[in-house]
Formats: sequence, C-alpha cells, structure tokens
Amino acid sequence: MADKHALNIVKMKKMKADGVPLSMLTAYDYPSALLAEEAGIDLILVGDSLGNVVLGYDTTLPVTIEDMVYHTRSVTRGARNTFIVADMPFMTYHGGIDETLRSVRRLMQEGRAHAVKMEGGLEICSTVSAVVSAGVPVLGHIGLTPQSVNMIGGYRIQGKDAKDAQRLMDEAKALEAAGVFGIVLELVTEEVAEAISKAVSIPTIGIGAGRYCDGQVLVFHDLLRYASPYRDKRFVKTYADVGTLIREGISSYVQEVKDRSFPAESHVFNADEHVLDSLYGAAGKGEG
Ligand SMILES: Nc1nc(=O)c2c([nH]1)NC[C@@H]1CN(c3ccc(C(=O)N[C@@H](CCC(=O)O)C(=O)O)cc3)CN21
Ligand SMILES: CC(C)C(=O)C(=O)O
Ligand SMILES: [Mg+2]
Repeated sequence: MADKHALNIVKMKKMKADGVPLSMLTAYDYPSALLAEEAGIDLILVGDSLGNVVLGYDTTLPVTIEDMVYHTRSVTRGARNTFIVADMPFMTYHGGIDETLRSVRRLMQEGRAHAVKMEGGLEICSTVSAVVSAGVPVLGHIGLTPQSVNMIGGYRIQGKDAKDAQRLMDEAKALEAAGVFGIVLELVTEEVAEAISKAVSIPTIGIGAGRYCDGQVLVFHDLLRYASPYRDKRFVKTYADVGTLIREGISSYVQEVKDRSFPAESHVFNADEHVLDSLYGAAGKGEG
C-alpha cells in the first residue's frame, strides 16, 4: 500500500465521479487474498461473514475481535498492494468510544487493515465521526445488517416501501455527513440503491442491491461455490465451481490410495544400489 499506484479513499471518490465501478471481494486468509490481488480486485473486505463461510456458524454474531485480527493479519500478508477493509465484529463498537477505538486500533495495528467497516445508521454516526477523527477511514453498511438479524427478524430485503426507502436515504446522508468514505448497501431494492447512489458523493458498494451502485461486493466462497451456504441466493453469481474441483480432486486421491495407484513410481525416492544388502543381510533382497 505504500505503492503510489495503490487505491486510496481519495481515488475511490474520483472513480465514482468518473463512473468507474469499484470491485470488492471478501477474503479471509493468505491464499484467498493473494489470488484476489493477482486477479486485480480493487478492494478486499475481511468480512465477519468469515463466521459463516470459514468458521461454520449460522450467523456473524459469534465472531470475535480476536477472530477478525487473526484473519485480517493473514489477508494483509497475502495482498500487500490492495486496499483492505476489516469488519468491526458484533458488539465491538457500541460500548463507548474508548472500547471502540481499542477494537479499531487492533484491526489497524495488529491486523494492518487500511480501514474498518461498521453496520448501522443514525445510531452509529457519532462513533463514525470519532473513529474518522482518529485518522481511520470508515466504510458504512446499511440495508440488511446481519449483526442485527435478531432485531430485523431474518435476512430480508430492505427498502421495499416508501417509509423504509426514506429511512435508508436518511441513513446514507447522515453517514456521509459523519465522514464515511463509502457505504455498503446490502439487500436493498435496486430503485432505492440507485437513488442513494445519486444522492451521495461517496461510492456506494452493493451486494444484492442492483445494477446502479458505484461498486459491487461479493463473498469469496459464494462466487466460487466454495462450500458456501449462500451459493444459490438470487444476488450471487457463480463465476467458478471451486467446490466441485476440490471435492473431485480429493475423491480421486482417496480412490488412488485405496487401489494403490498413488504413489506411482514417479513419486518415490530410491536409495543407493547396495542399501538392500545392509537392510536384508548379505543373503540379499526379499529374504526374511
Ligand atoms: N456466505 C455469505 N454470503 C453473504 O452474502 C453473507 C454471509 N455469508 N453472511 C452474512 C450476510 C448474510 N447475508 C444474507 C443471508 C441471507 C440472505 C437471504 O436469504 N436472502 C433471500 C432474500 C430474502 C427476501 O426476499 O427478503 C434470497 O433469496 O436471496 C441474503 C443475505 C449476506 N451476508
Ligand atoms: C457481505 C459483506 C458486505 C460483509 O459485510 C461481510 O462479508 O461480512
Ligand atoms: Mg460483514
């Protein structure tokens, strides 16, 4: 990121103004980050969705700051020239500004992220301002906010009726005023996401939020069908079927071990010619 060609929040705003879409993908470890960077992704999100796709939880609520620091550090080692955003996990930015800043410090200094993301609207605006004042870029996240799934009552589309649409618009404008550098719109109707994208000067990054956001974000395991519980959701597109490749590869390995076709002669290492004499005695190979 010291690289002068790397993306930063000033360039992101310029890209929006120029109509250049931002591509964002989640990554959770060294190999996924390395491959995402090699593929040319603009931004990496170390999402707390790692709770679902890496740790096997049903929701993102059990994910801890320790989990996020550990995974963020492995991602930043894998993608050294990509702008990396780390999710603030559940309940780490609601206990007052001291506790919030401690969590932010860990993601930035131990995880080496370049920015953090927080779910929420008006209720987090003062927190956003305090973190931005500390010199840390904040990405907002409204619409479906999975950390509030127990308040929302499920993973439901947001912004269907006029009242909900206005609430989302108010939240987006308040977050922009609070200083976020961009806003993730998750599972928001296309019409509302388009109106919000036009109303703010910072980039919107959509997931299940239609075609008119300033950027798009997807979960690594979803778009690659990599054992993802969400792979068949409407907002996901399969770009490669890594899950099938891995399963078939492992299954062939199991079969070849069982029928002794692996390892083959080409995979083995042979000793010097006379080593058998000492192992089996002067009588030679095969006896005893
Ligand atoms: N692997 C993964 N991908 C994600 O996109 C993701 C996570 N995990 N974990 C955190 C949240 C949870 N997300 C979800 C979870 C469920 C739906 C879902 O069931 N959507 C319905 C639409 C519901 C409606 O019509 O209101 C769908 O069919 O797409 C969507 C997003 C998105 N996030
Ligand atoms: C789905 C994206 C926006 C996210 O917050 C995550 O991956 O945790
Ligand atoms: Mg998240």
